[in-house]
Amino acid sequence: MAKMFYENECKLDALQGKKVAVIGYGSQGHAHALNLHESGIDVTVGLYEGSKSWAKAEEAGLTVDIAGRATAQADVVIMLINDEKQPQLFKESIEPNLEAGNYLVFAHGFNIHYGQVVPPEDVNVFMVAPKGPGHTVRSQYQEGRGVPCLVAVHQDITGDTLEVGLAYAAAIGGARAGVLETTFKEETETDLFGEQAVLCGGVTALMKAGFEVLVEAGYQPESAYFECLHEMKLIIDLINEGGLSYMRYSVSDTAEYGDYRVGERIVTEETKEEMRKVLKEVQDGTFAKEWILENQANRPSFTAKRKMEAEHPVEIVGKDLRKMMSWLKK
Ligand SMILES: NC(=O)C1=CN([C@@H]2O[C@H](COP(=O)(O)OP(=O)(O)OC[C@H]3O[C@@H](n4cnc5c(N)ncnc54)[C@H](OP(=O)(O)O)[C@@H]3O)[C@@H](O)[C@H]2O)C=CC1
Ligand SMILES: CC[C@](O)(C(C)=O)C(=O)O
Ligand SMILES: [Mg+2]
Ligand SMILES: [Mg+2]
Repeated sequence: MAKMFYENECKLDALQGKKVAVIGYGSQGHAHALNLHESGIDVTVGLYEGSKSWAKAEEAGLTVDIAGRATAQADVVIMLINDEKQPQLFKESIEPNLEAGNYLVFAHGFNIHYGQVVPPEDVNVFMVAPKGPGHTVRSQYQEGRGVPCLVAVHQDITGDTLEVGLAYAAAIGGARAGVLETTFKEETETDLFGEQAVLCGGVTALMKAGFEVLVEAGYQPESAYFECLHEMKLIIDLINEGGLSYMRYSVSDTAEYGDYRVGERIVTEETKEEMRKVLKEVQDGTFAKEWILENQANRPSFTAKRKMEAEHPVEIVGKDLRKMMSWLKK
C-alpha cells in the first residue's frame, strides 16, 4: 500500500534551526532555494566562480557562496546541479566539506542508484523528488499550491532522516499536493522511463508526427500547430484537473467517439512492446551507461540532436504564433 504524507504529517520543525545549502540555481535550484527561504528556512546557494546563475540568485535576495564553502556551513546539502556533473563536484567540493550527521539530499536518484556518487557512511542521505519541472515547483508554491514529491531514505544515521525529508518536502510546497514514500531505485527507474517514453520523448514524438502528417497532406502549418501542439496543453489541463473522464466530458461527443475509435490504433501493442524495451534499458543500466559515456565524449549526439530538433518546422511556426500571445513567456 502506497504511503502518502500531507501537510499535517510533515512538520517544518524538523528543519528549523538547520542551515540548508542548495547547490545549483537552475530549474530546480532556484525553486527550492526561494521556496525554502520563503518558508523561513536558512538557505545559502552554492555555485562556482563565474556561474551565470550567481547574479540571478543574489538579485533574488539570496546568500550565495562557492559550493564547498556553502556545504561546510550547512547541515543539509541538496545537489541541484546537472546529474552528469554531480559526481565530479561531489568528489572535489561536497564530500570534503560534509560532517558526520549531515544530510545529503538529491532531487533524482540517478547518481546514487547507478553508483556514481558514494556518500560517506556517517551522513544521512535522502531524496525529495518533485514530480514536475522546477519552474512549476516555484510558480505553484507562489500560488499557494504545490507539486507532488517523492521521498526516499538511503542512509539514516541520526534516526530522523525521514522527518527531515518530509519537512523539506513541506518547505518547498510538495506536502500541499502529497508526498509519496518510495526508494531511490523506484524513483530513478520510473522517472527515467516516464520522461523518455511518455512525458518528453513520447509526447513530442506524437505532436511532431501529427503535425507532419497534416502538413504533408497540404494543410497550413499554422493550423497543424494549433491542432497538434498548442491545444495539447489545454486538453492535458482538463485531464490533470479531473482525469480522463473530465476531459471526455468537456470535449464534444464526436471527439470522444473518435478518441475511443482511434487511440489504440496509434499507441499499439507494438508501441507498448517498445516501452517495455525502454524500461529494460533503464533497469539494466544500458541507458545510464550510454548517458555517462555521451557526456565523457563531450555530448556529440546530444548536441547534434538538440540543433536538429530546434530547426523542426513545428518550432519555426510556433515561435511566430506565440509572439501574438502576450501572456506567454518569451
Ligand atoms: N529540471 C527539472 O525540473 C527536474 C530536475 N530534477 C533533478 O534536479 C537536479 C538539477 O537539475 P536541473 O534543475 O534541471 O539543473 P539545471 O541544468 O537547470 O541547473 C544546473 C545548475 O547548476 C549549476 N552548476 C553547474 N555546474 C556547477 C558546478 N560545478 N558547481 C556549482 N554549480 C554548478 C548551474 O550554473 P550555471 O548557470 O552557471 O550553468 C545551474 O545553476 C538533477 O538531479 C535533476 O535530475 C528532478 C526533477 C525535475
Ligand atoms: C519529465 C522530466 C523530469 O523528470 C521532470 C521535470 O520531472 C526531469 O528530469 O526534468
Ligand atoms: Mg521527473
Ligand atoms: Mg527526470
